[in-house]
Amino acid sequence: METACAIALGSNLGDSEQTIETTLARLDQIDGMRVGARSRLYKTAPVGPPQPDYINACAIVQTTLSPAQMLQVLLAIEASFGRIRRERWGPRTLDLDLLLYGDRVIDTPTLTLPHPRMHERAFVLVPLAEIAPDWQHPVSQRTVAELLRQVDPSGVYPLVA
Ligand SMILES: Nc1ncnc2c1ncn2[C@@H]1O[C@H](COP(=O)(O)OP(=O)(O)OP(=O)(O)O)[C@@H](O)[C@H]1O
Ligand SMILES: Nc1nc2c(c(=O)[nH]1)N=C(CO)CN2
Repeated sequence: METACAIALGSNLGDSEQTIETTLARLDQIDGMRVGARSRLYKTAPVGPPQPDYINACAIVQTTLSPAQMLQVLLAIEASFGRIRRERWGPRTLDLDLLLYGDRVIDTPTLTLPHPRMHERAFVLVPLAEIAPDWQHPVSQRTVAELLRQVDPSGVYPLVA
């Protein structure tokens, strides 16, 4: 059985646009994963310590993998881009977050679903609302469009070609 997941992609080191495009192509090639709708790329002001602007995007992935398997795939792709974990919320070549997995609610030391900070992040909600405005957050019961109305979207701009 396939479940729809929402994934957030972010990068602010190296060729961020290329990194995100390559990541989406790679995700689509993984057995048990199929990339459906994807947002535009956004340029976003950094949240957290001073650092370069980010490129952010979101995608919907249909999957037969479990939530834990999905997370393993995302962490492996991050690692393949040479991400070195340093300071919290610091710059990175690639950050992949599993935002939503159907309507599953999970809280373990390694995986929390929905992603615990998605509802407060315009750099997640603006791209996600472009592709899944009606998806209901299974804890707050609010739709993505409703969550977006509660954050400040300034600093999040579509990248125009
Ligand atoms: N829904 C989730 N998606 C991705 N990682 C998660 C999730 N829930 C828990 N984690 C854990 O968080 C770790 C990733 O932390 P990371 O260093 O990427 O945090 P961060 O990107 O700096 O901050 P943030 O989590 O606020 O985006 C992973 O190793 C993973 O085990
Ligand atoms: N604009 C923006 N800021 C961030 C981002 C991100 O993806 N976009 N990711 C972070 C680490 O989770 C910290 N700050």
